[in-house]
Amino acid sequence: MTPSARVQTAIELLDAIIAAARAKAAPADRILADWFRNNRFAGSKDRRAIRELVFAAIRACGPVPETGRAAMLRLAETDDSLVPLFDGSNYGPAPLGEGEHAAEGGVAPAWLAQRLAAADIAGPEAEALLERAPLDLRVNTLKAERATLALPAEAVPTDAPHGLRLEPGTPVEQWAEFREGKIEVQDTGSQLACLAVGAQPGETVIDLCAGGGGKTLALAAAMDNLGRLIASDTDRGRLSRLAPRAERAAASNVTTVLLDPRRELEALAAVAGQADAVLIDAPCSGTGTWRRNPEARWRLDGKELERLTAIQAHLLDVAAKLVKPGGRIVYVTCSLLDEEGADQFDAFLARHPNLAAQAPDIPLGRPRGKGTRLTPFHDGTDGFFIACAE
Ligand SMILES: C[S@@+](CC[C@H](N)C(=O)[O-])C[C@H]1O[C@@H](n2cnc3c(N)ncnc32)[C@H](O)[C@@H]1O
Repeated sequence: MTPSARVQTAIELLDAIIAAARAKAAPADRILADWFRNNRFAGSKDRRAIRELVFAAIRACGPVPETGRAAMLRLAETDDSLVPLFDGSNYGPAPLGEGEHAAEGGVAPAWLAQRLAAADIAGPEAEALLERAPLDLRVNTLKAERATLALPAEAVPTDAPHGLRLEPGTPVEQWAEFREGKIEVQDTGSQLACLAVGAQPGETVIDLCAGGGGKTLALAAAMDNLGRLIASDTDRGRLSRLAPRAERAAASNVTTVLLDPRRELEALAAVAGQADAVLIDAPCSGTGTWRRNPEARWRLDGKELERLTAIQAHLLDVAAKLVKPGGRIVYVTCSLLDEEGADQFDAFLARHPNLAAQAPDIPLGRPRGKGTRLTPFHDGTDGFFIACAE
């Protein structure tokens, strides 16, 4: 494909991504994957270039752009090499029109940028939310040790006890060490959220919102497979991905439990009041993960945020019923908004005067309310709020 044709293809894909964001339909990654599958004439270099153009254009636009072309024009304002490619050539974009407008830039739609600023995420802290994320690994201590594991590419130890950092795009999924379950792809912030649980061999630990089990596997390793680890979620599809991952990682003390929304305690009745620790990796707006999902900021609205904060409050109250007296509740969101973090946790403690906050014992982050906050700018991790109560 010519460079102009790649730009035009990226514009058309952006049109599809914008429409899907408005309709809360397929995510950008899926739209790209479908297009690549159906257009085999695009070679691997074309695919890489188109993907980079699409994601750079998404990052460049704060609010949802009107069209893919307006988004690309916004990107062209910061990348001079794109301007001559609007040349009207075969398969390329039409030449620039007189007074044609580029989409609006910025970190996020205005309402959301304001909410972030209210949580002290502004200026460089806000801009760093859209940088390219590194590729972090967790060495699975059930199968390997960071100090002795040899990998095909240079990896730098991170502040997480078993963490390694690689260049973004390193094809780790093709490595034998990945297939053998010696390494997992996991952001350092996520690894530290698991560390905050302080899971010990022999304990009963509940990973209440386990999803596909990213954190469950880290907890199983911390427990050295000893004790009970319950991984629950309301999403059958996500939870079903856990078993093969656990097998690959040799995590053998995990039991999965499918929950009904609002009736979570029914399925977990057998362990109510018995857990040494409950991790709530709550569903959230994901404002801390825009480095990986920049288009998520086009999908969020006030109503969705309200829905999420209500679920978070509910799950915190569920956890309070699962934990045994003196047990630990660890609340985690990959959001930097206080309504999902510090304020949510304060409200929980006010509803449960028998519980007290404990500062999470992790090597990165800064205090935020009664918890700790990690940010891409300050900590080089995804954005997280992590708080513990006992
Ligand atoms: C942030 S994701 C979890 C990611 C996962 N812990 C990991 O590390 O891969 C939040 C999860 O909460 C789940 N969830 C939503 N509502 C829930 C509920 N009422 N009870 C339990 N899980 C719920 C979602 O299905 C989603 O998988």
